[in-house]
Amino acid sequence: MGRAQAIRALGAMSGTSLDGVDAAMVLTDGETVFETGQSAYRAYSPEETATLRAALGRWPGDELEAAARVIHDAHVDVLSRFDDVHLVGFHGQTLAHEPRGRGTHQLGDGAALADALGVPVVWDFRSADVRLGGEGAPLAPFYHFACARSLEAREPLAFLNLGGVGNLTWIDPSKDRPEVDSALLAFDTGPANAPLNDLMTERRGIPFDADGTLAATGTVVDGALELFLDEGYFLKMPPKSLDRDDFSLMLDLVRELSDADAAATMTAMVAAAVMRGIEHCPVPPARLLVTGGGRKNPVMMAMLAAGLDCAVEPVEAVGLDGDMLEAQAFAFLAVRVMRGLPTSCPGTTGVRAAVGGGEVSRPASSRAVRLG
Ligand SMILES: Nc1ncnc2c1ncn2[C@@H]1O[C@H](COP(=O)(O)OP(=O)(O)OP(=O)(O)O)[C@@H](O)[C@H]1O
Ligand SMILES: CC(=O)N[C@H]1[C@@H]2OC[C@@H](O2)[C@@H](O)[C@@H]1O[C@H](C)C(=O)O
Repeated sequence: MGRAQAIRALGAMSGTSLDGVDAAMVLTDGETVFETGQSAYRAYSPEETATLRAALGRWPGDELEAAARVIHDAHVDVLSRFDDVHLVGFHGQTLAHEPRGRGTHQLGDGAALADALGVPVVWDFRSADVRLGGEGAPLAPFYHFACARSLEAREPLAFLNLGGVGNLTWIDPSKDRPEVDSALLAFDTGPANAPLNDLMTERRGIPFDADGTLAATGTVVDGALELFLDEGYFLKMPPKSLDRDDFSLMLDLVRELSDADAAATMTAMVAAAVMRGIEHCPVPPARLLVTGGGRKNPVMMAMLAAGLDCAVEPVEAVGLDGDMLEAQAFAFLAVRVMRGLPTSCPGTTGVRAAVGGGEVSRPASSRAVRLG
């Protein structure tokens, strides 16, 4: 394949922070990223966020219509702003993620979205991986691999996404395909912004600690940090993944602290979880490229830089867009699904063998044409 066969794919991600939908165009054949294009963000209103929050963990359940409507309408709203789209990659909203329990569920109906947009939609990216024994997450690593290749990186490097949850992808860029043995190691590092946001909402009535302003005035309480790091999750060998609220313990550990000390200590917990994660890498990465909202938190970034031996930089340092990388990833993965290429492998999710996850829904109009 090559640029001549490339597809204009549009990816959409509604992340664990429940703040809105990111959407971004990628021109790709599913192996090489030829171009990234237009992007857009559609924030959820406070009422919409509340509706989604109320649905978290409620799957399987029969009271999800209101949340499903929020997901559908917000996606139609933002995705219909784009022209000349060949394919959509639709992640949906994770409501529950228990790969060894009730499974993983992303709210959203790709078939209804395909009908509304008149474009084929790839969706339900995680279930096939879980069915084959994988974690079903993280899935951005194959896109991170393509980005590392296009950067012509020579030494192993890592991408870190600091969203609601943190996830890390270690890459050996000398390998020519992501699914070959030891090209990738990926896993969720631990909680990231989600519990910190919950603290800010609970204590201050604001959605997040903008620029780490509150954390910067507090002191890290070592005892709480040590108790956090005693969690078995950090010793567990990757691949491994988390649900948004798997670390409710974090808030309990700072319950007695002042607002500023609690924010500082939770920010340190996020950074320390990443440091523990990096110890699992086959060799230390030469650089850590940070994506997601946490890269805009200077206190979090400084704590990471102080604790690691490698360069810690936002992905903008290499010309990537840290607000849109995940949306781009699902555009890229959609093209891989259409081409029958894998989207995860033992090194990224622990799945038994490389697997292509994703359901394809074509719009009713094209189904009718084909039937006729
Ligand atoms: N200027 C800033 N200062 C501090 N934190 C910030 C800033 N901007 C964004 N954030 C944090 O980043 C979060 C959003 O991150 P992001 O959009 O990457 O999350 P997400 O995509 O929903 O999560 P996930 O990757 O887990 O699905 C915000 O909720 C906030 O906590
Ligand atoms: C189950 C689920 O939705 N997981 C998300 C979440 O948010 C960050 C982290 O936890 C990561 O595992 C994943 O998202 C990214 C986009 C991924 O799959 O790579």
